[in-house]
Amino acid sequence: MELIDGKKIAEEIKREIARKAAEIIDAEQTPPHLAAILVGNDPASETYIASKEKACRAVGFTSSVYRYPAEISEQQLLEVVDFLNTDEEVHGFIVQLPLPRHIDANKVIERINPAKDVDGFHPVNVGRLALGLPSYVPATPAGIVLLLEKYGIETEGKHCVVLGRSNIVGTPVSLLMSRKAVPGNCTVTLCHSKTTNLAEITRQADILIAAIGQPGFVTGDMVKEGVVVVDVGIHRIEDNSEKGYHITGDVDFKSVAPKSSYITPVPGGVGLMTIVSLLLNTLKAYNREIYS
Ligand SMILES: Nc1nc(=O)c2c([nH]1)NC[C@@H]1CN(c3ccc(C(=O)N[C@@H](CCC(=O)O)C(=O)O)cc3)C=[N+]21
Repeated sequence: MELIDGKKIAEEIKREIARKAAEIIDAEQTPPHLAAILVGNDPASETYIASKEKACRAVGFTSSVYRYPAEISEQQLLEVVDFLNTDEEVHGFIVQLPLPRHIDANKVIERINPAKDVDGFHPVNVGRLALGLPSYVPATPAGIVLLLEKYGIETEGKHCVVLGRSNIVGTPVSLLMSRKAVPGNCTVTLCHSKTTNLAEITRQADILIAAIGQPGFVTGDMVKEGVVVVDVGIHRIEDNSEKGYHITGDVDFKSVAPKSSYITPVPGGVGLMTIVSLLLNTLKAYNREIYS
């Protein structure tokens, strides 16, 4: 069993990004700027936003957070999006999810200029991804593929089983794993809450990507010997520690790790790559690589 070290890979890639940012600054150009819109004060969202800001600072990007109370109207939020769409200082931005229930997240996402949509959530970017055209790839799926690539994990002809069909992870990662590319060329099975005989399918997985949002859902009896396991789940479990909680994934690491050839830990796996992929997308936005 080999642990996939998301922290190490994330640090390596951040050093490369920092070199590129330094070149930009040396040439007396303004560095890439990533903005985030944060509505409400969900503690998990606060944590993610703080780590995005920290990552931007670490590589030499600038960043900003547009904070609004949970009571902001949909119309007001759409106007913030319009402002960032046209603000030339902002190269890319994200709207932190989830949004309060009175706001239609799809409507907000559709309002984002696809050229600044570094989350890759806009229908134009999703459609271009499905067609195999250049697009912003959502950060978590992009991070997963980067990890497989960096570890030289063979994917061609393999059976990749994806658990979860969300727009943010399950659906785009299944597109990436089936496309004609390296990593890619997998036979993909996309499973979800209505799938029958789930364990029968997961036991056929050469590569198992768990993004279902249930702590410890995947157990040792559900995987075959030698499986590559990617755990996308992040759950805060309350405990008696100093922090008051610990982080765990969708995979029961204790029973699954001994049967795996490779496995991503939580924390320290996919989550850190998510942030790095967002930085890479911001650099692409800065360089107008996708939309010129
Ligand atoms: N518009 C939008 N875009 C997102 O990309 C987005 C979002 N909304 N909403 C929430 C999810 C979640 N997300 C994570 C980012 C970093 C870690 C991360 O750094 N995790 C570390 C630390 C975990 C911790 O301490 O909480 C780890 O896994 O090792 C995790 C999860 C981005 N998301």
